[in-house]
Amino acid sequence: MKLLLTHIKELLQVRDNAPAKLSGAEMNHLPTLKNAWLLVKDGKIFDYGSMTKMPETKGFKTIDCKGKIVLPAWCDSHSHLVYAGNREQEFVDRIKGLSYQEIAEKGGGIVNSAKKLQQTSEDSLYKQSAKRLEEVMRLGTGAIEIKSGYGLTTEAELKMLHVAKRLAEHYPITIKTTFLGAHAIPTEFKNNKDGYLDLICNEMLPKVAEQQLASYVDVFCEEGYFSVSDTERILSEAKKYNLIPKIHVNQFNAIGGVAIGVKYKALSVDHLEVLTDDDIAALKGSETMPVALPSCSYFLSIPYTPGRKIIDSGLPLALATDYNPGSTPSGNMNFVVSTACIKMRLTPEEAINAATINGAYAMGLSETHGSITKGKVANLIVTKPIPSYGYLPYSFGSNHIEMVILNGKEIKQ
Ligand SMILES: N=CN[C@@H](CCC(=O)O)C(=O)O
Ligand SMILES: [Zn+2]
Repeated sequence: MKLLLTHIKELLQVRDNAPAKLSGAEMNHLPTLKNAWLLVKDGKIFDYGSMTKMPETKGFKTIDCKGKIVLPAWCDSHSHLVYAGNREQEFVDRIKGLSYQEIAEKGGGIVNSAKKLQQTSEDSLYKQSAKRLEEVMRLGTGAIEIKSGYGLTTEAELKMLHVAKRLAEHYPITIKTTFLGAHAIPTEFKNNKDGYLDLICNEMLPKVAEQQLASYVDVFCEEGYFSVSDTERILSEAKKYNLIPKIHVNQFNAIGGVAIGVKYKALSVDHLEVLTDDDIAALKGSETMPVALPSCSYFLSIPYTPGRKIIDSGLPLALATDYNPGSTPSGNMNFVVSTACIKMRLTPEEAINAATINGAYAMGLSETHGSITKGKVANLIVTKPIPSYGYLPYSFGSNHIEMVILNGKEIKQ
């Protein structure tokens, strides 16, 4: 399909030579082109320019974008979109006063989702997950990372990753997969955490690698889950299989996981709701992307990642959803961008950069996603007529998307 988008009120994130990531003050700059056109060919961004100099085109379907803004589709670098059932009951328990940790101690939480997923067939898991994937595509997400971690047995972890792979084959959205066997200690290993670590290292990791089911490895490095030394053991074992770390750290406690992530050259360290000056120092000069998940803070009523402080320290920042049944039952990147502005004091420019270019970086997709650059994948959001791009985060909770184009194909709204 060949497309010509004309009369675009403002084309956002236009970069002839896109950087891999943006840090510190660079994040406040969002290059745009007003009154623009954009050509899409063979699923890629072919060319773009100002309406004052329109190219001669034949055989392109024209889409009039008068009054509308066009931007690269969102890059959601942290999700647990493949899961079974839901955890509505725990939601009510939290409303009644129990904390996320208290629910987990009662046998709820991640192990509860794992129990459900183990009893769910691969086909049913696929159908449940496909429904969520279709929804996030309609909401403008063009690339997404999906983790395992609700299986907690070799069979169920592989089942999750197979489902993610099937989704990747079937849908035009780009999907990157992460092995998160170390998400929680399964009930059977309650008093034998080392036994579970042995299972991860000796059985799960080799199978995931052999079947090429993941690019990344993740660990929930947190009190009551996996310690810094557990994390180190898994990351060093995963390195043998070229699995790059993207880890859950500092959600509730700062226990030194950020420095370990940096030491093992993690592509990203995610959550960071509790962040110390030592953590910031560890990130400085590294290639590791800090990732904030504001919808999780919103849903659990926990602190927001100090995004303002991270950027003001000269570091980069990416934004992602954390879509999962326990802490963030939402995959809406538009809400994430709004919440980052409203609660973390990011400017609209910083939030859009964090959810596009920097999100792409946190999935190893800098070369192909995250900006309007010739040759990149044609993943685009076309808004309804709106006054300005700042209106997107400002007018939170409303859907301003008129059309989503992924791989050059229009996604049904
Ligand atoms: N914190 C660890 N993992 C998920 C939540 C898991 C769950 O509660 O099911 C997260 O990123 O928030
Ligand atoms: Zn997560």
